Amino acid sequence: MAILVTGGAGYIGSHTVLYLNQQGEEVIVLDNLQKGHIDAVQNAKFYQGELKNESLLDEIFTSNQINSVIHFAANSLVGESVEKPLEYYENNVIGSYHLIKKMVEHNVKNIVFSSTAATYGNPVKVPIQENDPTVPTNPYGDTKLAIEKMLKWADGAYGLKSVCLRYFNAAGADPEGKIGEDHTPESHLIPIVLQAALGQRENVAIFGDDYPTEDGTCIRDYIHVLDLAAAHYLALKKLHETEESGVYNLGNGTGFSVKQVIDTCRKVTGKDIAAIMATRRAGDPAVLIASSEKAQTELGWIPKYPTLEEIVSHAWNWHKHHPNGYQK
Ligand SMILES: NC(=O)c1ccc[n+]([C@@H]2O[C@H](COP(=O)([O-])OP(=O)(O)OC[C@H]3O[C@@H](n4cnc5c(N)ncnc54)[C@H](O)[C@@H]3O)[C@@H](O)[C@H]2O)c1
Ligand SMILES: O=c1ccn([C@@H]2O[C@H](COP(=O)(O)OP(=O)(O)O[C@H]3O[C@H](CO)[C@H](O)[C@H](O)[C@H]3O)[C@@H](O)[C@H]2O)c(=O)[nH]1
Repeated sequence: MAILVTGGAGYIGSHTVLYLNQQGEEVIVLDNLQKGHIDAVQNAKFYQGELKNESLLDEIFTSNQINSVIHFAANSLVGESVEKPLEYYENNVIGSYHLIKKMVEHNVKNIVFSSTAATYGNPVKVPIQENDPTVPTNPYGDTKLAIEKMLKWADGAYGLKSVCLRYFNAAGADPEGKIGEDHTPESHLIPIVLQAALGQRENVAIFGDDYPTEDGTCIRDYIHVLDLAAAHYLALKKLHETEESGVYNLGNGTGFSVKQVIDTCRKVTGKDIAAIMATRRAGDPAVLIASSEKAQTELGWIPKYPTLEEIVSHAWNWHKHHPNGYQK
């Protein structure tokens, strides 16, 4: 039996495909390559296409023996979603609707879904627990919450079992350096800081130093991309064993401010990275830190690369050797 990975040519998706290969799983990827890279897809049957292409989904589900789906394909930038909310509802919510509809029709009963810390909005407390209020402060988080709800009701009505994984900030790269992060344009903090270390940018702009945090900059919980990949595999196992749906946070439980991240990058790279102050970015909550106790207890998930130094070192290894990402 095979696993369908949507968005498998993207950053987290491609690392998960690599991890699934290492576990001996057969993998099929669907990606429209709007953001993904074909060279990031290791050892999987590849379909280039859209989530909303129902006839393509029919072909994928009929010509392969798929018993589970891991669903990464989405638009996922907080700032962009504030500017282009309708694109986010169309690609994320409507795209997922078509996928879920076709899973139900083809009797595929298990899905692991990429949700996000952005579903919580400004947390009422940290570390955040799964049953804390979900009040997104941006359209991106709202689309992910809508998909979680669609999955919940699909379980009740059609017996479609889901695990929604609310990741905090994905970072790092394959420790062996085969694949890594390449978003164009790049908007994520760690790759931007490393591009500055490589001299590809003059400096890093810090988006706001007037947040209610110790140094005034936003605090995030950075989690290694391969630890996320491992959690997807554990989530699938749990679905097969228990046939119970669930929602889990995935983070390390430690927060780092933007300034602390830049300092760690300076230490790891040995480069003098210039930083300038800029205004706040719309939609950014001040602090996001996960409690991943539930994932640890119920999925048996233990992050293998929990320190920010390791995460940045693996990312730096990738960026140093692939300064232009997947571009030849
Ligand atoms: N990067 C993070 O820190 C983070 C944190 C929390 C949640 N997430 C979620 O994880 C998932 C993966 O994130 P990522 O950083 O790897 O993003 P990414 O952009 O690198 O990967 C998404 C992939 O999906 C593909 N895609 C998008 N829309 C599609 C569609 N309609 N049909 C087919 N393919 C489509 C893109 O081409 C891309 O390859 C997303 O759902 C995102 O919301 C990411
Ligand atoms: O050039 C930059 C880029 C980012 N930041 C700041 O660095 C922090 C991290 O920003 P990222 O863009 O790296 O990540 P986000 O926290 O915005 O979002 C990420 O994590 C979220 C969950 O926490 C989402 O799921 C989303 O998909 C994913 O991109 C934020 O405070 C942001 O304002 C800067 O100061 N300068």
